[in-house]
Amino acid sequence: MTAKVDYTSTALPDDLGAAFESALRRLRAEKPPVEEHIIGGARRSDGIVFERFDPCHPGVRVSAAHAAPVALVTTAIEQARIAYRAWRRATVEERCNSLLKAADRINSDVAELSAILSAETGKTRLEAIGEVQEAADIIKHYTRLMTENDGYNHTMKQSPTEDTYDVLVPYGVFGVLAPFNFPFALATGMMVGALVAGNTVVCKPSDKTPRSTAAVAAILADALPAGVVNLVHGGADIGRAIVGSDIDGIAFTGSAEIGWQIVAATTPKGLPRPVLAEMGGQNPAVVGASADLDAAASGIVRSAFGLSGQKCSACRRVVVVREVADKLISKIVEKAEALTIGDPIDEATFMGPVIDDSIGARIDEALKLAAADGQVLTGERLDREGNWFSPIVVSNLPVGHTLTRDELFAPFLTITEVDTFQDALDEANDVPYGLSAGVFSGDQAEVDQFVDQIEAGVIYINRAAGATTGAWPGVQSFCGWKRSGSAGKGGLGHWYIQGFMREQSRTIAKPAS
Ligand SMILES: NC(=O)c1ccc[n+]([C@@H]2O[C@H](COP(=O)([O-])OP(=O)(O)OC[C@H]3O[C@@H](n4cnc5c(N)ncnc54)[C@H](O)[C@@H]3O)[C@@H](O)[C@H]2O)c1
Ligand SMILES: N[C@@H](CCC=O)C(=O)O
Repeated sequence: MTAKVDYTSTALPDDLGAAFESALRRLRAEKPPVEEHIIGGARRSDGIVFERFDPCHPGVRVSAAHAAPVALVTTAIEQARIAYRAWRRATVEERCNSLLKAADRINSDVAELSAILSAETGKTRLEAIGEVQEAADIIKHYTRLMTENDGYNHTMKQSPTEDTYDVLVPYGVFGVLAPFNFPFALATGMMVGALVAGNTVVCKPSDKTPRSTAAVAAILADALPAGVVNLVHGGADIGRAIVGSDIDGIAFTGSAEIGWQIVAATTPKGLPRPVLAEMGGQNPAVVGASADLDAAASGIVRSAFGLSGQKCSACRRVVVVREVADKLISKIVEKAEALTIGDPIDEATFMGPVIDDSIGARIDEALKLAAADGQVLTGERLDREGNWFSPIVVSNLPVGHTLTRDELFAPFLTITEVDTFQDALDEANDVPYGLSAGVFSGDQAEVDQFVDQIEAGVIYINRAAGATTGAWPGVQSFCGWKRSGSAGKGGLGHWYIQGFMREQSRTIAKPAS
């Protein structure tokens, strides 16, 4: 049994740290396997090979996979449909027992799995181990919900002549499109949400992180009957082929730009289908005059720069009342400058590089824009091979500036000063996104005002461990409002798995006596 690490942890047990380091060293030294597709229980190697390099050491190849020909999507969906016939009839207990075996496998292999994640993404050991353990907890949480709710089979009001049952039943085959930043836990969450409900899946990893998502897909595929979990590697073309097929539902986690295109797409027959899309955010921390500024600065810096700002929940904007702005800014800058930037192999590292050149180039442009239109208080590109930045903090941008409105997905924090707490809430809400938000205030009336008015699905009050980040399965739910989510219910929470099922009312007339 491995000690539990979550996204608020600040230290690891020594043995786990040592096991992670040795696994990461070994992975970097070895030639990585070429990841295969999993179709109907068989491994297949159709398509040319693409490679991925360690963001910390751009010369080191850490993964490779076959990019599927588009036709393989049709085969994968066919196999998933065949497997669906039996999987939907498996009892809730059978489904949950098989899934829980996968959770045990994940828990018994934390060091190796987190090293794979770290090598592909540049995640620190705490973030990588936390993500692997989150995946195991997701499985436990969703299976518990399914069991406690008796498979969502509800007896309705009975009458002398009829019995009626209101049941939730699976849709069929779900396409699962995973992002690069939490390629293990979020692929797990979407797949297990679909599977526990009785659907089968065709999963496509991000082509930035094929190995991490393949690792969990293989564990699930091996624990479940052949064809229940299918995996097809590739880029946007494979994602588009899944969306353009007659698949019965889609679970997507990624950017709002792509997610809303997928929500708008219908099947080739013109039919709608469920699209559970969880997307980006432009998450604010609101700071009032009576706030504990040390706690606020800690929570903000942790959430803004953890995983180099590449979390959907990252704190991207501070909105602070002018009265305490100078004091807060100097604390944020001091804490940001004290963060250790480096390789996850070093225990002290808080923040690594960003994943690739595309995000690196975006940050270079944003830094130029910030210097032209506002003031860069701290942060710059570092002179190292790859895409390394020190934490960037920017102030004095005009109200409504694009850098305060659009998700950059980077270690980049803006600070906006306002006159009153109400102004702070108005500014916090003045974005098209509504994922996470935090408040720091010693005044209960302000906290109540924040809770009443803030437009976000995940909110935190006076949380020094993370102003906007760190949701955990069964502890927080994770629902995006506005452009951040399409389903009105989020992963990790109480109402998520119902999204993978549709309702049927079954009335059975009693024989006349
Ligand atoms: N709300 C959440 O729970 C959550 C969690 C993690 C990440 N995110 C968001 O994800 C984004 C970062 O991830 P990303 O860069 O991998 O996202 P992305 O949108 O670029 O890609 C997500 C997935 O969609 C695929 N894809 C790309 N174009 C497609 C298309 N046209 N049709 C179908 N599939 C397509 C990708 O290959 C990948 O598998 C950020 O915006 C972040 O905020 C949201
Ligand atoms: N669950 C993570 C965010 C995942 C998105 O990228 C958190 O709450 O910080």
